[in-house]
Amino acid sequence: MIDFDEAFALVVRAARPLGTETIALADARGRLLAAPVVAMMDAPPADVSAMDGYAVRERDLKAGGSLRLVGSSWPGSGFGGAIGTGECARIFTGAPLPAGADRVVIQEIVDRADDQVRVRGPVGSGRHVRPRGSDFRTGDRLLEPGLRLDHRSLVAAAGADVAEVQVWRRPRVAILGTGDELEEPGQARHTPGRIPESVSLGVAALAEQWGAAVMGRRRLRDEPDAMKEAAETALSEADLVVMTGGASVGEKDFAKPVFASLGMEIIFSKVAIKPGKPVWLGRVGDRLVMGLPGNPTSALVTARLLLVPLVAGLGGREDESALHWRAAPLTDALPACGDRETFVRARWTGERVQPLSNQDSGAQRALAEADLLIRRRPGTAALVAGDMVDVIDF
Ligand SMILES: Nc1nc2c(c(=O)[nH]1)N[C@H]1C(S)=C(S)[C@@H](COP(=O)(O)OP(=O)(O)OC[C@H]3O[C@@H](n4cnc5c(N)ncnc54)[C@H](O)[C@@H]3O)O[C@H]1N2
Ligand code: MOO
Repeated sequence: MIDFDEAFALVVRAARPLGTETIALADARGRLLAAPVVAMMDAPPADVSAMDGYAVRERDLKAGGSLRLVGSSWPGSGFGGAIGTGECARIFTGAPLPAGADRVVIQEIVDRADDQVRVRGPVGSGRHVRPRGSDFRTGDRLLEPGLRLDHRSLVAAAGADVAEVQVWRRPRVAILGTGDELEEPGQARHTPGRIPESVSLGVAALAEQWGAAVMGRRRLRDEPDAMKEAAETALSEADLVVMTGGASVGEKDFAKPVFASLGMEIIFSKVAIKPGKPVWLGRVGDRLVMGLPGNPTSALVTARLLLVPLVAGLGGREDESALHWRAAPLTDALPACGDRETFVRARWTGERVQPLSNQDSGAQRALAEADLLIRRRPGTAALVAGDMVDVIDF
């Protein structure tokens, strides 16, 4: 049995990025940039007004008296002419500053009668002009590779007149949940001996959160022929197949034998961690297969620690981004750690990390509360309240 660090290293090695694709910016939310976004135009494209008012010449204001209105500048059309001595033009926010003008006076401090405009109050120091290229210039690198496109960066890219972006391909993930006892949530209570299939929903959500395109979740009976058929289909359509349950040594634990019959080469099988010891990883041709234990807490802990780095790496994310450990103080004591590296489910109180009382690997209710995992190295001594531990977001 290998330890956690070895398993993580094998995951990182297997997690080669799948490649890149060019997609429409409108479809790019949440995607990871593989190439920089470079501005295709200046913003703003000309000196423009930042306010609604009148475009004037600074010198004329100093001279005092009224100005003659000679035209209007609108966003999109502008004012074809130029402003001479003693003249001004109506202007609106975003409209190009007419030639000859060098500032804008806001309309609130102006009295106007027909074509005569008189500036009433003090104009202040602001020119109310956004110079051409003051936001960015053609050719500026606005977004760097590795950035995940969100509501803010999408505006920057669109504002740079960019229609398409080069992003990392999302790993396609198929999830197979095995077990004769499993039923679709909402159906289990109607049949004796059945329980809801809960794990695949969490695995799918976590994989999607880390950039996967989940191709589907399928529930399978513990029946090798049907499992083999489902495994073949999953391998044909997904980059990564995740199989939950049937990972252990029970007489109906068929997960590995089914993929072995399809030519799987095992990368690792069993890791000295608690919970989640039966987790495994294999390869069938250029496809990867990860087996997660069926116990719901074990499945989600192993998904967070080993599936997330795999999905992240296949999708072009940096190795370190998936497991970002940080130190936090404990609210309570913890016993000495046994010989398996242990990941204690815990919650953040706002100031400290509190281990949950239910550490059963079959727990589901406690998962809703466990927003952190505490990492305990094998053989480490008992801890008291206030001691620092390494934690990760769960
Ligand atoms: N003799 C041994 N028995 C077990 C060992 C062992 O080393 N020797 N390992 C234990 C550990 S650790 C774990 S974890 C479990 C994992 O076993 P499997 O991966 O084979 O999981 P199953 O037996 O299929 O299921 C375990 C448990 O979880 C429930 N389950 C399974 N899938 C789901 C699902 N998709 N949604 C909700 N619940 C699910 C299932 O009903 C079982 O109760 O094995 C130990 N045994
Ligand atoms: O390690 Mo198992 O994952 O105890 O439930």
